[in-house]
Formats: sequence, structure tokens, C-alpha cells
Amino acid sequence: HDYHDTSGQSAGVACPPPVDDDIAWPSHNSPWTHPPDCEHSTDRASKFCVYTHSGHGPRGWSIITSPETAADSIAFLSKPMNASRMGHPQQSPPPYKVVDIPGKGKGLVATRAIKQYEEILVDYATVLVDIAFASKVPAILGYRLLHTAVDQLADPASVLELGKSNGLARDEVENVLRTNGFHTPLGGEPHIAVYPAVSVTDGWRQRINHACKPNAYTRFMTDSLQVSIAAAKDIPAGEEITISYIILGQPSTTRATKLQQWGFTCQCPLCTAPQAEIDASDARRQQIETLREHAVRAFQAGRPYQALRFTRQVVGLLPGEELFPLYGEAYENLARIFYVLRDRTNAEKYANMSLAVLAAQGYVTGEEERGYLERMWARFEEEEGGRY
Ligand SMILES: C[S@@+](CC[C@H](N)C(=O)[O-])C[C@H]1O[C@@H](n2cnc3c(N)ncnc32)[C@H](O)[C@@H]1O
Repeated sequence: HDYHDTSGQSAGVACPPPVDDDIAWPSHNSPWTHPPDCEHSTDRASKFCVYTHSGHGPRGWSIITSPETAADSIAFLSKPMNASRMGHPQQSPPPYKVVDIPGKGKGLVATRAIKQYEEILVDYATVLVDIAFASKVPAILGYRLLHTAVDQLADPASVLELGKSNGLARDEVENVLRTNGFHTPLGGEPHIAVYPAVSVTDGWRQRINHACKPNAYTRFMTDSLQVSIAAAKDIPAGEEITISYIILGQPSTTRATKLQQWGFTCQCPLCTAPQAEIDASDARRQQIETLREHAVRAFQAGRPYQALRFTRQVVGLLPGEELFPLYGEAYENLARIFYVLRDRTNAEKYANMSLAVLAAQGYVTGEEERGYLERMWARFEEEEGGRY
């Protein structure tokens, strides 16, 4: 359905509004297909509502957020969702198959070589929930809105059938969100989003296992609410495709604690390596973390040369732990340091390296590449606010 057209009013055409009460869709809801359904926070200082466009994308789109964020998000509805990019982009058949993986249940294995940064799967957000909502609205009222959000979708089952493995959740939809949700900003506010096709679930959709040195990553394009699984490095045919369920680069004990919350003991190559190898990796990861902290502190304390030394050490240690996603950040930090040192040549060199990494990783698209460096300098200028 194109609801903009049938609403009459928004299209500026004098066609009658729907008369069937079951549809309950007066034109003033435009662009939403359902009237907003709202609850107040316990202190009544804020309001959260369900806004649904059941015809947006392949399954519909529901958000639970403040009226302000909803108003700021309407632009998404005019962005076409390219359904042909759903599922497996560019290629068919998909470059993987689902097989039994010893110790991990089922998993995805590459059926052909996959190039670094190639998209393996693409999907769009279906349900988004403002993070503040859970703590501000009484649970019983909140659960009602969660169910409304899902029920109003064109395909509620695509969300309800997702994995529910969170022991803390008391409600079915809450469980789906806690199990499958990804942090996604909407209108500048933090939200939790569900992307059914890339969800960590046990349905037919996806069975991507976790690894502590994964060969794939989840790439969020927050300006289009699109997400994909892309190769972090070249993946040879026959290799298992893995992503990290947790923040990359943490040492083994921290990882084990975090993964316990997912209910499993990690059997990835790093966690099952000989103890000496695990110890060496832990030492490097610890060192990277410490150096990153030191670099930030030195920079903020007005010691750019020291920050430079620490950051260069970080860059030297990243390959050993295959922390490719952190390269962009490290290069940008080097650009930032050279910028305040008024070393334009090196600042540009590292800014370009950071841009190249982010563009290859898919975080900066063609259009955004133009003027990227200028925007970076402006950001640095603003951040420093004359401190240097
Ligand atoms: C999203 S599912 C992945 C697909 C799952 N293997 C299946 O058969 O449906 C997440 C679950 O897979 C298993 N799993 C994923 N990564 C694992 C790993 N590195 N080590 C052990 N089990 C893992 C755990 O049981 C976890 O709860």
C-alpha cells in the first residue's frame, strides 16, 4: 500500500477517508498507518508512543519513542527500502550454507571465497525502541506498547519468532528485544532496534556464531536504518562465518563473563587455543586498552607528543589481535594529534587513511566522502575549543 496516496489529505487530493471502523486509520495519522498509542513516564514528565507504518519495507516499521523523535524520523519513511537488497545482496545463491558446527549447534560456512568488506546479508530495522522507555514507563504499560508495536507490523511473526534466550525478560517481546536488539541512534537518541534477518536467533534466518577474532562484522548504516553482515577479512570457502556478539578486543575473562550472559561458554578458535596463546593475546589486548586510555588522557592533558607515541603503539598492536574495525579510529586519532600539532601533511595523511578504511568498511558512502576532511577539521576545531 502507498498510504500517502490513500490518505487523501497528505497527497492534497480530496478523496474520502476510509470509512471502515476496523481500519481505524484517520488521515491525520499520516504518515503513520495507525494512531499513535501512548503512555506517560512514571513521573509524567515524558511520553512515549508507538508509531507504526505497516507498509514500510518488507515487514512494516514500528517505533516506540518520544513524539519529538518520531517527528524527526518521518524522513525515513520517504527513503525507499530496496527490497531486492534484502537477504543476500548481489549474489544468488547466498555465499554460505547452514551446517552443524561441533560445540556450537548450527552455524554458517562460506560456500565460496568471500572478499574483505563484501556484504553477506542485508536487512532493515523493523522495531525500534527508545532506551529511556524501559526505565521510565511502568512495566505493565510498557509491555502493552511493545505488543502493540509488534502486532501492528505487516509481519509480526518476523519479530515474534526470533530467539528468546534472555533470562531477565518477563515479557515475550521484551525477551526478543533483549536477545536480538542492536543499539541504533534514531533522531540522535539511543534506541534498541531489531533487524530480523541478521538477528542473533535460532530461527531459519540466521545462525551466525560468535568468535573473539571474527571474520565478519555487523555494519550499521544509521542514516538508512540498514544493517548488513560484511566480511572483516577475506574468507576462504569452507571457513565458518563469525561475528562478535560483544565489544571487540576484550581479554578472555571479561569475554567469558559477557558471553555467560548469552548463556554459553565460547568455543571459538581463540578461546580453545593453548593457554600460552590465550595469555599472549590477553596481554596484548590489555596493553592496547591501557595504551588507548593513556593516549586519551595525555591528549586531554595537553601532551600531544605523548599521545602520539601511545597511539602509534596501539596501531602497532592491532594487527596481532586482528582488530581491523579499530583502525579507522586509530588513524583518526593520529590525524587529530597531528592537527593540533599543526602538522598539516601528516594530519591529512592519517585523515585520508581513516577515510579509506571507513569507506572500505562501508561506513562512509560515496556522497559523504566529498568534504569529509574539511568536516573532520571542523570537528577537531570544535572539540578542542582553543584548548591547544
Ligand atoms: C545466534 S545463535 C547461533 C546459531 C546457533 N549455533 C544455532 O544452532 O542456532 C547463538 C548460540 O549459538 C551458540 N554459539 C554461538 N557462538 C558460539 C561460540 N563461539 N561457542 C559456543 N557456542 C556458540 C550458543 O549456544 C549461542 O547461544
